[in-house]
Amino acid sequence: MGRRLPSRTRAGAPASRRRSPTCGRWRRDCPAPASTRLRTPSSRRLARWSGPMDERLPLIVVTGFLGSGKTTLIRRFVETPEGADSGIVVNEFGEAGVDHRLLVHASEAVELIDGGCLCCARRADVAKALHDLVRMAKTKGGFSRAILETSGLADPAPVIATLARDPWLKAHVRLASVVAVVDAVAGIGNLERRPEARRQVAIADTVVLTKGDLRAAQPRAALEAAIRAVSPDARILDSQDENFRPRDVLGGTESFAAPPSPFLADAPEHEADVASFTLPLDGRVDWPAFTVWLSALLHAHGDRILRVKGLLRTTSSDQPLAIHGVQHVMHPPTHLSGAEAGPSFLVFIASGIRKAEIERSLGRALRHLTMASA
Ligand SMILES: Nc1nc2c(ncn2[C@@H]2O[C@H](COP(=O)(O)OP(=O)(O)OP(=O)(O)O)[C@@H](O)[C@H]2O)c(=O)[nH]1
Repeated sequence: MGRRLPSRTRAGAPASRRRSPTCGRWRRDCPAPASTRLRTPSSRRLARWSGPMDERLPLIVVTGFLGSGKTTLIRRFVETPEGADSGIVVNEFGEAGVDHRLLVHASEAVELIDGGCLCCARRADVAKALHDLVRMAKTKGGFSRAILETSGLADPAPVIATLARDPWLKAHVRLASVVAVVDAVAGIGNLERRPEARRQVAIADTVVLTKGDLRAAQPRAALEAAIRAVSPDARILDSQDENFRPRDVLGGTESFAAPPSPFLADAPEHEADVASFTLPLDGRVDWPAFTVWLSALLHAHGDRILRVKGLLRTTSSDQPLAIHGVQHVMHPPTHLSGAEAGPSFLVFIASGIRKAEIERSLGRALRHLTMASA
């Protein structure tokens, strides 16, 4: 005879009234399959009785609007011992990728798909990158999960559909979770104005709030109300909470079930005028003067500049800097090791503002900046 089940699972309450030990939600709402719900030795035996364990590679899709904090969240997870065994696929809308350079420190397997929108143009590339990761996971035995970071403008629904349509992937990859990252500063505006942002939240089973530490952050109640209007059932966690552990959302122990949302019925939409362009920069840039220019630019045109990022060699440091601007906010730069950086550039993702305008503004500013040779 097997051991008695622990008292929690023998309790008289109906199954739907018990909390899931996996995600803390009421069991009725827990999307995890039976095999992952009960994690005691005796329950594992029960899981074996009810069928074979699912040995497919768990896939966690991380979505969220431009600059919301997807890479930061993934990096925070893969830098922990429990997240180190993750393979990562990053898709960037911009012409030149930055995120993968920030992730290579933390994970040995990072694949970049750049220069396009994931849901429209690069689905075949995503499938191929996932094929590669599964093969790597099998041959090297290295990964416990795959994490796919979509571009900030992507609709994740077609990616999920791609998984379901590819028989090989279906046999080897299990969609564990779709995590939408929502920025506490720009999130409500994005949900109001950007159909992509609504669809990202609508399909997610988990929403992670970021940037609650910034002075310009919206109150949590207002953020939750905006999210609940799109996705009434999603689990909402705050990355700034003391108890927040990235493994609870990126660990891959759950099993995805699309939450009901009226917004999922819409066809994918894109603003026709969202464009990405790259400005290469020569030499070393006077850092204080550059920050004045970029802050002023974002202050004046943050509504139209959805995202700016790049790599800069500056007069202030031997280490190149990764630059991050999100709408009106210029975030502190991150230091990179010189080997990873390559030449300096800025990538803009903008709506209704042209490359020539930024180039002219930068050119005017650079005439007043101190440029030294590299
Ligand atoms: N203060 C603060 N900054 C954050 C937080 N999360 C992310 N950031 C900053 O926000 C900026 C953008 O973060 P990323 O992680 O690159 O955002 P992303 O969603 O990957 O960006 P894209 O891939 O371009 O869409 C970076 O400067 C981060 O350091 C947070 O919780 N608090």
